[in-house]
Amino acid sequence: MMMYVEKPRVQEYFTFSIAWLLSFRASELERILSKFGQDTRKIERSVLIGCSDRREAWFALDLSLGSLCSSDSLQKSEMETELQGSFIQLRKALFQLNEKDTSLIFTAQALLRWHECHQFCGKSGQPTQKNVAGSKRICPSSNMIYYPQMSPVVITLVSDRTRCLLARQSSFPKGMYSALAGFCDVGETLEEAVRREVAEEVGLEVDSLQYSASQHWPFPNSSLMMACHATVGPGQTEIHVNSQELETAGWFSLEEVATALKRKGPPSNEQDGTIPFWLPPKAAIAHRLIWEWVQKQSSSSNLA
Ligand SMILES: NC(=O)C1=CN([C@@H]2O[C@H](COP(=O)(O)OP(=O)(O)OC[C@H]3O[C@@H](n4cnc5c(N)ncnc54)[C@H](O)[C@@H]3O)[C@@H](O)[C@H]2O)C=CC1
Ligand SMILES: [Mg+2]
Repeated sequence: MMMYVEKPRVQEYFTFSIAWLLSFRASELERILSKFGQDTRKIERSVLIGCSDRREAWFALDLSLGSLCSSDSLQKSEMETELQGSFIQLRKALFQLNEKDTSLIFTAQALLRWHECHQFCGKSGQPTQKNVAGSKRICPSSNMIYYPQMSPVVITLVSDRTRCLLARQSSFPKGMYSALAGFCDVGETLEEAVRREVAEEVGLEVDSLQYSASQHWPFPNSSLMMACHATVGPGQTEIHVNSQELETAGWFSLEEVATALKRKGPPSNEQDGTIPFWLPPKAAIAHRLIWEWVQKQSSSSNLA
């Protein structure tokens, strides 16, 4: 994936799992595509992801250089030399990117992935065509119009008023804990989805809930994450972890969570080989929920 602009400006280049930030313009992109044996008409597949304060349009392009990551490591290193940058995994890049670049990359990742997976009309089976901006695909045969999709997801930080509940999925990086998340079912409200997900994943009944904020999240596909704080009733704190969904879950004190928030990214192993628990990067809305909880608990314990 590559992002380019009409005038020199920061640009992004990454495959689905790899990120590379660099600067160059469209004509330079054509030269690079040619140099690496790619069809320059590929530029037409780019999608509009935003614009600068000076109203320069920013586009993202999928170079389909997946092979660069595995079999053709020589070409990958040549590309790194040519562009004077280096590849890193997109999820790892979240620890380094600022808010604005994160938002651009998330939009690019989600839009390009959606176009890649919607090449054909579900009604006629014929190829669909992208509009110039990449905001939709049209089937000339059936006249169906397809718009990029987002799945609604709820993410909830449950508290018993003194501790908060954090959980791990087996797919998470080692030692990382987060809030409970889950896709909304068709027909559900946000509130119903929160109550169902909390009950399904840890067997707790939500007493009250409060909306916090939302975020677009491009992994594995486009989701609209809606973040809430929830509390459970007094004495209703016994957790029953659904082992099909979670590896583990537990209650954590303010002190433990505040210490973990200070860790920037995966910490190194303790002397006994264990990894101290750590939390998602700032770019993830889970981080914001946890930070908000720490602020609220700290101010109420200062008042007490
Ligand atoms: N930005 C953030 O701070 C965080 C984001 N997340 C994201 O939240 C999302 C949901 O969390 P999970 O616990 O995995 O969800 P989940 O608890 O609903 O379980 C995932 C399962 O739901 C099913 N499912 C139902 N509808 C689906 C849909 N539209 N797309 C994909 N699977 C669907 C699939 O069987 C899937 O395996 C994930 O994509 C994850 O990346 C999770 C934690 C933190
Ligand atoms: Mg879940």
